[in-house]
This record gives sequence, C-alpha cells and structure tokens, in this order.
Amino acid sequence: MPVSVGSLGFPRIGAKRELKFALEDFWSGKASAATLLEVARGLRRANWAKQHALGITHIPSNDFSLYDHVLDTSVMVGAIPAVYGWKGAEVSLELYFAMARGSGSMGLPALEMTKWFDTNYHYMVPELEPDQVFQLASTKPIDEYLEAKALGYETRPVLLGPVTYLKLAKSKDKALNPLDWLERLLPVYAEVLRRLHSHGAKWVQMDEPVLSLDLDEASQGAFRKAYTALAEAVPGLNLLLTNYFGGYGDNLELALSLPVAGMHLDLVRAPGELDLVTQKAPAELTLSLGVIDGRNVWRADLPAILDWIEPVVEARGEDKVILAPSCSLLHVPIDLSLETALDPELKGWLAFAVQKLEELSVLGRALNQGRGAAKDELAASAAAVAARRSSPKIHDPRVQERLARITPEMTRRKSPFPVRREAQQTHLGLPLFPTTTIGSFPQTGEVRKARAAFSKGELSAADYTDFLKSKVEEAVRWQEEIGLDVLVHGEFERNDMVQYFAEQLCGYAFTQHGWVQSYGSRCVRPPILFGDVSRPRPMTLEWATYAQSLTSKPVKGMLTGPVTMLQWSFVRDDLPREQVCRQIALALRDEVADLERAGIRIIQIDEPALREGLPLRRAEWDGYLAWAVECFRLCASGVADETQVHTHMCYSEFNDIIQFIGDMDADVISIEASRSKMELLEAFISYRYPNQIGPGIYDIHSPRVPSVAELVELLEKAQKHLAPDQIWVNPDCGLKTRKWEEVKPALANLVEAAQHLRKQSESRPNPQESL
Ligand SMILES: Nc1nc2c(c(=O)[nH]1)N[C@@H](CNc1ccc(C(=O)N[C@@H](CCC(=O)N[C@@H](CCC(=O)N[C@@H](CCC(=O)O)C(=O)O)C(=O)O)C(=O)O)cc1)CN2
Ligand code: MET
Ligand SMILES: [Zn+2]
Repeated sequence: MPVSVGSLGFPRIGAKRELKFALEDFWSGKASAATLLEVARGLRRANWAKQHALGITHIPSNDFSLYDHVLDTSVMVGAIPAVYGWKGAEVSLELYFAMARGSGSMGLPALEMTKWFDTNYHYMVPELEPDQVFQLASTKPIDEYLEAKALGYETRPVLLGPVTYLKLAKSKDKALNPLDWLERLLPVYAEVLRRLHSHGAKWVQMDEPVLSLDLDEASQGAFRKAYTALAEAVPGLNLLLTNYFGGYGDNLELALSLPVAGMHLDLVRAPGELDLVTQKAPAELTLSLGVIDGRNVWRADLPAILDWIEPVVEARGEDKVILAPSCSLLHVPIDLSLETALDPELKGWLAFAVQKLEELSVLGRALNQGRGAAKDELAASAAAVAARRSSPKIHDPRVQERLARITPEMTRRKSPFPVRREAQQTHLGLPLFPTTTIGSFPQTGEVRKARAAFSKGELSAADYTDFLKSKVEEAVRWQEEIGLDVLVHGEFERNDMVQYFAEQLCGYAFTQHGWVQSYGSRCVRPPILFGDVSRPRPMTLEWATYAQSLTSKPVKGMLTGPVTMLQWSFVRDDLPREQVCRQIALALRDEVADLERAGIRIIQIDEPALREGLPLRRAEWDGYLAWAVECFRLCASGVADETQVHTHMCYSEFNDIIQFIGDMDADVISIEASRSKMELLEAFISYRYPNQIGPGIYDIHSPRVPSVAELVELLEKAQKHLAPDQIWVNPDCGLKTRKWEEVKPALANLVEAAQHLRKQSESRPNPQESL
C-alpha cells in the first residue's frame, strides 16, 4: 500500500464567500432555509470534488459547518442550555442560530464566543447545566459521511474529541468541572462512532488540540478513560488522535499509550517530535505527518521535507504513514489562483489551501514513485524557496539599521504615570468619568458600497474622500451634540483595523479574495507580511486632523498596535516574530509622533490580540510577554507627558497577565467588561492597577440598547473598588458591526449615566471602599 495523503479539514466559506452571503440572506429573510441548505450542500460537494481531484486519499467530512464546529458538537450531544427551551426533538435552524447569534424576537441571548486556541477563529463556548444529560441530538457527522459516499467519495469523518470538547466547555455551576461529565458524554460519542463504522467508515479523525496545552492529572486521566472506552465500544474502527497548533510535549507518553490506530503530529510547530515519536511509537501505529503549514501561506520546501521524512517512511512502511497539513486548512485562504493583482514574484512564494494540498500530493507522488516522478514540481518548490530567501524585496537595510539602534530609553515615557496624569489633566481638562468610544462607528452598507465603488474605479478618489469627510463631520457633530468628552473620527475609511494599515506599509501585501472565517459569516483578509516593514508616509494623520479641525473637544487618534498587526497577519517565517514586531512598532512610533506634532492630544493604540498571541504552553509565556510589551512601549513612548496614550483590549481575560498589562504603562486602558458584569475588573483591582481604566459598560455584540439605570449600576460596581478619578466611561469595543439606530440611543444613555455619576460624586466625597 502506498503512502496516503490526508487533509484535516477544508475552509467552509467557499472561494467567493458563498456561505457568508447565503447565511446573511437567510438571516435577513431574503432567502429560504432550503436555499441556504442547498448552498451548503454545494460547498461540501465542491470541496470533496476538489480534494479528490488533488489526489487526497483521506478526505474529511463533517469539517463543514453552518456556523461553528464546536456549536455543531454541542448540538450533536444535545448540550443545549435550558434557556433555549429545547424539547429533545431535532434541532431546528432557528434554534441553532439562536444559540449562535441570539434571537431578538425570542429574547434569547447568544452563547458566549471566544478564540479558538491561538487563532483568530472564534467558537461558541459550550455551556453545561449542572444536571446535563447528553443524547444524540444530531446525526450530522453520519449524514455528511453518507452524503459524500452517495457522491462517490469515501471520507474520514472529523469529530471534535470528547476531552477537548469538555475542556472548552464551561459549567453553569462554577463549582463543577466539565470533565466530570465525561462518563455521561462518552456513550453519545460511542454511538456516533458505531453508526459511522456500520456505514463503512474506516477511519475517524478525533480532533484533540488540547494535547498542545499543559494538561493536569485529571485531564490526562480523562484521555485514558475516553479512548479506552471508545476503543472498546467500536473495535475495528481506526481512530486518528489528532493534535495540532503545537507538539504533544509532556503529553506525548499519554498520547502514545492510548488505544488508537493513528496519531497526527503538527511537525511545523513541533518538528522535534518526529524523532521522539518514531523511536517510541509501536510499529502498528499509523503516523499522520503534518508537514505542510496549515497556519501560514508560504510555499513549502518540498525537497527538504522529503529528505526529512523519507527515512521515516522507509523505516515504518508506506502503509503506516499519512502525509498531512499541520492542522485544518480553515485558517488559510482558499485558492491563490484567484489572486490576479499580487506581485507575481511574491505570488510565486505563496500557497493557499488548494496549493497546500497540491504540495502534499507532490510529496505523496515523490514518496510512492520516486522523486523523478515529481521532478519539475520539486525543482519549482526549491527554486521558490531560494528566490524568497535572497529577494531584495524582503530586506531593507534602513529598517535593519534602525532596529539595531533601538535603545531602552525609547521604550520608556519621560515621566512616571502620576506626573503624566497631572500634565494631562492640565492639558485636557476632562471631567470626572470622561466618556469616549473605542473608535469605529457603524460600517453601513452605504460606507462599504462607496469603498467598493472606489476600488473598482467607479468613484473617484476625490469623491470618495469627500464622502468620507461628510461621514466624519456628521459623526463629530453628533458626538458633540450628545455630549461625549473625547471624540473619534469613526474609522469610516478603514476596511479592517489591520488590513487598512497593512495596505499603507512597505513589507506588507494584501489579497483580493484571501478571506478567512473569523466567526459565523464574518471574515477577514489577513494581510501578508513578507518583508522588512516601514512607513513611507503618514497613515491616519489626515483623518485625525480633519476631525480635530471640526471641534474644540479632543479627538483621539486611532492606531492598531504592533502585536495585533503581527497577530492578525500572515507573517514571514524567516525572522523571529519579535523582530518583525519591533519593525512594526517603529513604523507606528513614527505615526504616533506625527499625530502628536499635528496637535492630536490623545492617541489610542489598540491591542485586542495581545492575549491571543500567548503561547499555548505556560513555560513560553514570559518570553512572549516581555517582547510584546516592549513593542507596545516602543510604539507608544515617544510622546510628551501631556499626550495621553490609550490602549484597548477586548475578548480578554486579564488575571494571569495583569502584571504585563501594568507594564504596558498606557495612561488609559479600555476593556470589555459588560457581559461579565465587571468581573474582569477583579484582576485590575487585586493588582491595584494604578493607571486609568475604562471598563466597557455597553455590550456591542448585542443589538440591545442598555438603559441608563443598568449603565449606572455597572459604573457603580466599578466605583466600589476603583477611585472615581480612575474611571473612564465607554463601550466594550468598536461599533462597526452595529447599526446607527442602536448606537445613537445607547451612547446617549452612556453619557447620561456618566453625568449621573458625576452628580453623585459631588455630593459624596470619596466612595472608594478599601479592598
Ligand atoms: N482582522 C481582524 N480580526 C479581528 C477583528 C477585526 O476587526 N479585524 N475583530 C474580531 C473579530 N471580529 C470581526 C468583526 C467584523 C468582521 C467583519 O465585519 N468582516 C467583514 C469584512 C470586513 C472587510 O474587510 N470589509 C471590506 C470589504 C467588504 C466587502 O465584502 N466588499 C465586497 C463588496 C461590498 C459591497 O458591494 O457592498 C467585496 O469585496 O466583494 C470593506 O469594508 O471594504 C465581513 O465579513 O463582511 C470581521 C471580524 C477579532 N478579530
Ligand atoms: C477589535 S478592537 C476594535 C478597535 C477599533 N478601534 C474599533 O473601534 O473598531
Ligand atoms: Zn475591541
């Protein structure tokens, strides 16, 4: 039997974002459920056909999802929280999307959403009731296996494994550990596997990426229990234990001890594990070798990979090896061949999902028939890698010189916070509980259409600029009217907070169709950072100064920080990430200086991706945090004491990194806090965070308009433990996904809540309670 070639999962949104548009049409009532399901079926069929045509032998099924695969798993096992009023029957589309997005008409909240490991993909957090019972509530994995079979494709179904599922879940009753439900959950998994097996499935891919994390005893025990039970329940079915986003590390012995037929290794993140595993793995264990990077867009060095794995194939036997991407291809764009505007030289260095599968297929051919059978492709691969390495496009001596001249002083503000605070108070004269927003205002259809028309050449640059200026003016006038203290220009000119900057920086390229799913129907086009980064000219100055020219109130300049620019891009792999991040920080430092020189007195540097950049294993945290904080400071510290630096973080937990947040030394930080009812503040309180802080009080992920009373209640909660002159009043995050009808009353209420607190504190001198 020859070496097999596998795929762990293919992007679901479609090369032209067909799923996004079908979903949004269905939600808005423009299209029927039947139409949505037909589009979904078409995408699955196309993906299977494509992978089959590319020579993939282990083709995935059940990697498709209408919204999110973790939500699908909750539905499969019947973990549907009581509020949704589910009666145990088939889960309707209405119910499914109510869990995903909430439902205004039924008054239902959405499940919580959070980041999938260290990616920019978001999953719906499973929520388990104290008396949770599990039952098979959806046969999606079986249906999709049979659907593929009917089309002539033998597939390898993908399931999110039971241990990872429970580790990602949260228990409604905080005293209970979701892992305690394992025994009750396993029969449902066993039933799914039994049915798949009885329909003819030979392999099932069990995704267990928590094996890339530090696992305690209980979690390790859960793995033993789960896989022993599943192996016993369905003898003869081959389970592929699939870990990705890192190596097995300390969990390697555990993984090797599990009764599974195969094991997947992420050899891009953990190349060192190949030797370890080949030494220790029993001879009958099939190894899925994740040699092609599923998280980045660079073409692989195929001859080098062959040099590396040929001996392994030789030693273990061809029938015991599957070639694979390091992880699901969900996190890369679909097809490079759609890109017609990329610099051809750069394009030659890249591979998207389709091209990555082609690379695997070439590797398979070379292993099975000898390198001669893939001579041209191997030569082209080697040439592309060599060309990238030596290209003058990626090296800029001026950037490297500047990097070498960074001094520690450049990462320190001139004076400590208490001094700066005085200076800023004098300079800005803000009231107690100053009000502001996080930056963006609604990206309406009108704004997006104008931008699309401009990029197609249907709208002139002058007309597009005039249009945007009119939006900025409207926004400024309206903010003045409702009485906000620190204004923003609204970010109407930005397609995305990362892409917008990348488009203006040297060293970055961007795509036309390189969409990657962020959550549900929302996608991003991560820019490609291929070379040394520099800023040829100011990027935001015109907008900030235009807005400031319209008002005597301070307008905040808005920048995306270096760590977020790094984290939400595809980054070159020929330099350490911290070096690349320093380059971005220097470019942004110049923008900060330009804004200050032009009279902008407050500058916000957003870092919402700082936490998601944390390495998966704790031992590596401090190293990362040290350079991430340094890069922020490098970007932010060039200004005078009077200039107020803000930062913003959302979707974050702070407890375990609060010391580093303190080290960033931003004058003001705004965070997401409203959903947790200010719980997130606890970290700041127990750390005695000294600088100013704006705990978000308006949940921007919901269309609901909060009342003045509830906003006041949240602020009072914050005021219990923070000094009144430490608190800012703002929403959780930017307002780009909201509608003006929601934003206008919500922000008016927010201003009123702040005014209420000001009045209260006049009559009540110091309400701060000691801890
Ligand atoms: N990069 C990044 N990551 C992030 C976030 C973020 O803001 N940026 N926020 C969090 C996730 N939240 C997100 C929130 C919203 C969207 C979002 O709204 N995405 C838009 C696309 C945004 C965009 O790039 N818009 C462009 C292109 C829009 C577009 O589709 N244009 C059409 C034509 C438009 C028309 O005719 O109406 C086309 O190109 O075909 C623009 O405005 O210019 C979408 O999926 O719809 C994505 C992520 C975490 N990660
Ligand atoms: C995901 S954080 C968003 C920050 C940005 N300034 C905005 O308001 O949209
Ligand atoms: Zn945010």
